[in-house]
Parts: sequence; structure tokens; C-alpha cells
Amino acid sequence: MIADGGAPVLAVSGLAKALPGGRRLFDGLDLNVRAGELVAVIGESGAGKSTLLNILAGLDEADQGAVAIAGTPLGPLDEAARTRLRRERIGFVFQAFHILPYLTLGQNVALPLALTNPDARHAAAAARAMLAAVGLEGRAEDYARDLSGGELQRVAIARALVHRPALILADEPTGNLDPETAGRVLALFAGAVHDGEAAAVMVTHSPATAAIADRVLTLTARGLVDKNGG
Ligand SMILES: Nc1ncnc2c1ncn2[C@@H]1O[C@H](COP(=O)(O)OP(=O)(O)OP(=O)(O)O)[C@@H](O)[C@H]1O
Repeated sequence: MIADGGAPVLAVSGLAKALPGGRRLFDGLDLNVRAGELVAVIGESGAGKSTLLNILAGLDEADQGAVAIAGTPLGPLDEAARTRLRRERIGFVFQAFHILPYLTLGQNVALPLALTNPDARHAAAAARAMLAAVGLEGRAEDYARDLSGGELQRVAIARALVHRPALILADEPTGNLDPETAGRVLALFAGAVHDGEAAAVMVTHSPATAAIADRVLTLTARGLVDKNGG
């Protein structure tokens, strides 16, 4: 379901980014994503998809343009305020944000809550509920090191969603999964976005993964374009 009306959760306008050597990745990039909407970003290798996600998260700087998350512009925020916004408002399913092998599943999933809320009992209960929602009921005490790839990916999704972020950023959320597991993980991910009324941007190379999105946009040097070139 795509919510219509209301301010977008993610509002991006006029974004431009060039590499240190001068190669322009994109220019004039606009993107609005509303609550409950899942947008897939595809494009050639090296087009700048991961760079774009990093800019949306405030982890990298654009050369021009503006990004606002839940009405808060990133531009004027200092590093501490950006970190706080990230922890409170964004859920990440990134390869770089790996699940920690020597923590239990419950501890891994509770991490985003532990960073913002000192109520450990609430965090543990919320983590158990979120693990159950991704099909890992009763597994909170298991260690992450013993999990399969598909199970780990589900833990990563539970961790990205546990603090009910306004915005979810995902980089290849089904990377390295077999098609059947990938399908299950994706359905779960899309359901969580739609039910939780989060806005989500997901970068992928996989047409099957992109197919579950509400919109599929291709990253080009002139920004994000849809299938019809608009
Ligand atoms: N810190 C950096 N300094 C210089 N070049 C960089 C830096 N980070 C990324 N690049 C370059 O920017 C370009 C875009 O990289 P990015 O990872 O964003 O692309 P991508 O579209 O996500 O690619 P892929 O689909 O292969 O993951 C690449 O040519 C990469 O080599």
C-alpha cells in the first residue's frame, strides 16, 4: 500500500555527487519516499548506488542538494546530531553492518534500542517479539555464529526494524541467499515496511528483488529515472 498525502519521510532534492578524481556520479537527483512505500534502486555497477545510500544516511556528503528525514534536514546537523538521527530514525540492512557473531540473536537485535534507550528489559522483550516476527521465535538465546545465511539475513532485518525507524535503508538485503530463502526474506521485509509504515530504499542488482518494490528507479548520471525515463 502506498500512502498518499502527508509529507514524505525521505525528501531528496537536487543531489549531486562527483568522485575525488572528478567523475560525476549523479546530478540533479530528486527522490521522495512516503511512509509505507518501498523503493528499489537499480543501476550499473559503479553507478553510485551505495554512495547514494551513504549520503541518505548522512555517512557521506553530497556536493550539492538537500536530504531531509522525517522533516529534519541533514545539512545543518553536526556529526553528533546526525549520529542521533541515524540511531533513532534509520534502520540499516547493510553488508557493512554485520550481525555480531559472539552476541546472541536477542542481543544483536536489541542493539539499536540499547543505543538509544537504557531500559534493557524493554529492549530484550522488543527483540524477542521482532525475532518472532521474522520467524525466529524462541531463538533469542542462540548465538549468531551458529546461524545460516538466510537466518542471519532475517536477524539483520529484525535489527533494522526493532526501533521502528521512519526510514529503512537496505543494500542487497538478499545478497548470497538461495532464491527460495531470498523470496521469504523479501516478503518479510516488504510486509514490515508496509505494516510498520516505514519508508524504505533498497539497492539491488536482482530483478526478482526489485520486483517486490512499489517503485523501481534506475540510478543514472542525471539522477533516478523510472522505466519510462521520467
Ligand atoms: N571513497 C571513494 N573514493 C573514490 N572513489 C570511490 C569512493 N567510494 C566509491 N568510489 C567509487 O565510486 C563509484 C561508485 O561506487 P558505489 O559503490 O557507490 O557504486 P554502486 O553503484 O553501489 O556499485 P555496485 O553495484 O558495484 O556495488 C565507483 O566507481 C567507486 O569506485
